[in-house]
Amino acid sequence: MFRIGQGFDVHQFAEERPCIIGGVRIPFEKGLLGHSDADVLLHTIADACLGAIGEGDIGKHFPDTDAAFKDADSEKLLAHVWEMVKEKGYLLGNLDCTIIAQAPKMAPYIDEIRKNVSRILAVDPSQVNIKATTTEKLGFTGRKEGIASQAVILLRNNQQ
Ligand SMILES: Nc1ccn([C@@H]2O[C@H](COP(=O)(O)O)[C@@H](O)[C@H]2O)c(=O)n1
Ligand SMILES: C[C@@]1(CO)OP(=O)(O)OP(=O)(O)OC[C@H]1O
Repeated sequence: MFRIGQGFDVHQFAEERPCIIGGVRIPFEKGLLGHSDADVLLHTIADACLGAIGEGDIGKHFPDTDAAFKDADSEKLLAHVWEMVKEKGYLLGNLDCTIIAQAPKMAPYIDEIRKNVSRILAVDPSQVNIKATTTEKLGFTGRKEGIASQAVILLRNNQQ
């Protein structure tokens, strides 16, 4: 049996915050604002996983009103979600992600992010694709007010 999930997340830029995307710290003049470390890509992937297994979203499992998740390491949140996926008997088919950002330039970090996401999920990097696009200076991403991210995931049942 196959299950598909999609995720979408946005975090705004803020001064004096780290810019962590896919668990990789990106050198940039601003960082991303959030209750956690605001890793927009890992949140997107977690939401895609939760969608695929019919378990709601990241805010349901890690509320931003809970002090336990203040400055949370999003790698740990995704790892927890991935355990839920595996407990339900699913394996990764493939994961495809798009980072939507006018800046920073993501190309130099894409391989590292791909490896890092593959490590967190304990899958082969060939099962994970990470890409980036600008919005041609249009909209909030185009004005460099924040970053958006999208992901689609395909899971397959490990019994078949
Ligand atoms: N933050 C970004 C955005 C885009 N890229 C790379 O540039 C290519 C062209 O972007 P367009 O928005 O003009 O399609 C894109 O395919 C990415 O490879 C990037 O590295 N960082
Ligand atoms: C991850 C959580 C929890 O720390 O906080 P944020 O960093 O604000 O991220 P968001 O994408 O709004 O999702 C859910 C939150 O509950």
